[in-house]
Amino acid sequence: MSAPDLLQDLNDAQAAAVLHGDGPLLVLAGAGSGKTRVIVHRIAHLVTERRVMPWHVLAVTFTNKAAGEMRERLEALLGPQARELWLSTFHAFGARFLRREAHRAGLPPDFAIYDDDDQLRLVKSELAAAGMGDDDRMGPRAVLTRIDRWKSAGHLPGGVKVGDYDVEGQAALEIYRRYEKQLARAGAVDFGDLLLRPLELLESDPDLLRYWSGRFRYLLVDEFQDTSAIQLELVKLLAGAARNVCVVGDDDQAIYRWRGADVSNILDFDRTFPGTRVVKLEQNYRSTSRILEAAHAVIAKAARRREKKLWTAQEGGAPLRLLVAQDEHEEGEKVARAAAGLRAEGVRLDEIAVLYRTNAQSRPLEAAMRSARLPYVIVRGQSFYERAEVKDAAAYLRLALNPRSDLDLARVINRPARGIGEKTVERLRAYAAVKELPLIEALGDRDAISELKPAARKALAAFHDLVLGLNRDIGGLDAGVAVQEVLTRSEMIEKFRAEGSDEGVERVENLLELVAAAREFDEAHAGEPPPRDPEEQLPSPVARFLEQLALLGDADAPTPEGRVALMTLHAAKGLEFDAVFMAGMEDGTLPYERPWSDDGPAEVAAAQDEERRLCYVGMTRAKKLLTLSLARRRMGFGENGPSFRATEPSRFLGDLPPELFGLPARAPAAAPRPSGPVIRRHPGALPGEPVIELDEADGFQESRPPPRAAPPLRRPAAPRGEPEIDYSYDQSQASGGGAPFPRGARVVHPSLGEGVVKSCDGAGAEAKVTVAFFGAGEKRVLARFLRPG
Ligand SMILES: Nc1ncnc2c1ncn2[C@@H]1O[C@H](COP(=O)(O)OP(=O)(O)OP(=O)(O)O)[C@@H](O)[C@H]1O
Ligand SMILES: [Mg+2]
Repeated sequence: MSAPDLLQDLNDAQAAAVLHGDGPLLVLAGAGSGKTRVIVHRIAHLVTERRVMPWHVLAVTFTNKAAGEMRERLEALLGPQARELWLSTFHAFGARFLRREAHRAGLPPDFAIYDDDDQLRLVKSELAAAGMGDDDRMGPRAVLTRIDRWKSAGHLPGGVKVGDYDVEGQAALEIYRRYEKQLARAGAVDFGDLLLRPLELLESDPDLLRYWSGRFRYLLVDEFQDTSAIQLELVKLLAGAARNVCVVGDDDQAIYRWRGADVSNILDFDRTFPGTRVVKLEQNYRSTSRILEAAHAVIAKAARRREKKLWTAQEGGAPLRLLVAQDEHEEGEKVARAAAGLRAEGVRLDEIAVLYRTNAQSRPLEAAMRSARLPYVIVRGQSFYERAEVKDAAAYLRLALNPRSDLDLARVINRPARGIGEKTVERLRAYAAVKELPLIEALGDRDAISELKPAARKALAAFHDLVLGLNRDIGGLDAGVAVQEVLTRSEMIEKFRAEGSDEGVERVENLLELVAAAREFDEAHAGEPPPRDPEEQLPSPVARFLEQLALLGDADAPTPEGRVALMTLHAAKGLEFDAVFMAGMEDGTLPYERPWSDDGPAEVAAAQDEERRLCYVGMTRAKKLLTLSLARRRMGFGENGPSFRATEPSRFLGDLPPELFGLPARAPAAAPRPSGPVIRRHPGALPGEPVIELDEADGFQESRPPPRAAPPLRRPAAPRGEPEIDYSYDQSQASGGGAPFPRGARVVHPSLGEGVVKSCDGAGAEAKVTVAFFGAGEKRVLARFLRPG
């Protein structure tokens, strides 16, 4: 590709940023102005025109999804070379760096990554082990929050200072010490470590720093407004003396303050990197002018912002829509109906997004999508990957890699139920604590279990064998095969099937989906070139698959084509869709208000501004159509359990000029108003603040079903959709125990397809066979998964 091609689709300011030579560069510009495009084209330009080797480029984005999209675009521009770019989130970069430098960090290359849920369980068990109370202030969440804060400030237990009289602080510090000890024993790291450990290594070892800063000659960071102090430090270190750092971002879209992001990283960038060239972009290419005006009306009211107004060549566009519903279930129905209408008009489902403020809002929306038979996907690792059974399977995989992980062992020791009671586990724990052994060793210790009843002893011995067997067999297998093995040997699928309940069926489906995800992972990595760097040892496929699961943060699940995307506003950052729905436009929901808060007024004001920016981010995701919806009452959790409460329309709605909805600028005051829902100004609005009064007579709203009684708390299960994944591989095939195959035999593997046997080792069902697969290349698999071809 030649230079004109790369520059053709850029305006002058964008081209200037792409062509910028060496030295620091800041692109500070509003939503949809092509910042991400600048990063992509700049990378392509560096590689094709300036002959920079792709592995000398490190590009960091905010979500795995964004990184994936960037990689796709770059593959289109650069071809296979794009695979050699380092392109990821900060955390995934940290993980890759740590795998590479594991020995220096004192970690096994297959180290596990603990997510929030793991961390919390670890804190809980350490609290219990330390005999510390479980009262509110010293609850596990509060302790974990402190630990996370210490870590993100760069402090390990030795560096934490707590006042002598700060009893809670002292206690949290003690838990922090124990927590770190457990991580070390399990050879695991938490999310904070993924950034903190690389930073420590780079800071403490000048040779290492020289190597890595030389390795990455060009650094590019998207969404820089949401970087944290540690991330900025990493950027500074890696930039080295060459300082070829290009960062892009928008201070109006800073929405992660609550997680330690600091918008001054972008606002003071030119002070951190003196001599920075600043480029501003003013044309928005994404949205119609109506959508932009709406977004601007909301953001303009944020305190302390740098005014920047965007313009668009797409004048006018469809009016904004507002859906008013009685409650959240009806809201879901209306959104689903409107989405179905768009599909009928020819809008692709994957060009539709439904955004919401809190995860709790997703349930009625999901239910409505299911009843309307609209395929959808929750764009968020958690709806799928946080399911208990999926996490159980992941815990087995981690145990297979490292049986010393007490957290994982305790999680699955009785899952599925195998007759190991809590008392037994307690006894084991106590024994392990006294002897300072990991649980797996206590399990294998005669003294530890000698006093138990024979049945318990037998169950423990079987579990011990299971874990050690997995440990022996799983490491070298492909992820798909490994997951399948875990599910079979642990009998998880078998037990859930036997339950026969709807829930059991759903669990089996989720587990099969995990198998499918692991196979997809294998396929995606099948043709991967070996690392260029001989020192870079690749961890096992299982470890890498687990890493991908662990790093599936907010916005990271794959978005299959042909489905409506449901996600939080936070997760929508950087994305764009033809049609966007924003649900829950109510005070308390957006802006969100924490029900119990003892924050001071400054903190409250800062949080409110962040909500405004979040609203701005949501609105600016829309290219052509923006629909806002609200429920007149919503289920909340009060002192007496769940109950409906009446809501007020979001104050942000009050900021929107009615013209944007295709309504007359001001409704005539004396006009007779038929009964029906009316959106009034928020009672807290100041006199003179714009009021939006809309009702059915304004003609924007669909006809309403007759009012009905509040739905029961438990809704009947929605009809189950058709299975989307090919589950053609049947467990029963596996138990047949194929005999080893002669060299040269044609074989078929359920996920890898056909191939020819190259060699075998071992005998019987547990034998391992190296097969040259026609599609997937050479792989070592278990004989029992093969049948003659
Ligand atoms: N010069 C251009 N000509 C045509 N289309 C463009 C141009 N620049 C950007 N676009 C398109 O405009 C849309 C927004 O671009 P992009 O996502 O890069 O914006 P952004 O500034 O990163 O937005 P956000 O702030 O939301 O992250 C994309 O669809 C992109 O392809
Ligand atoms: Mg962007």
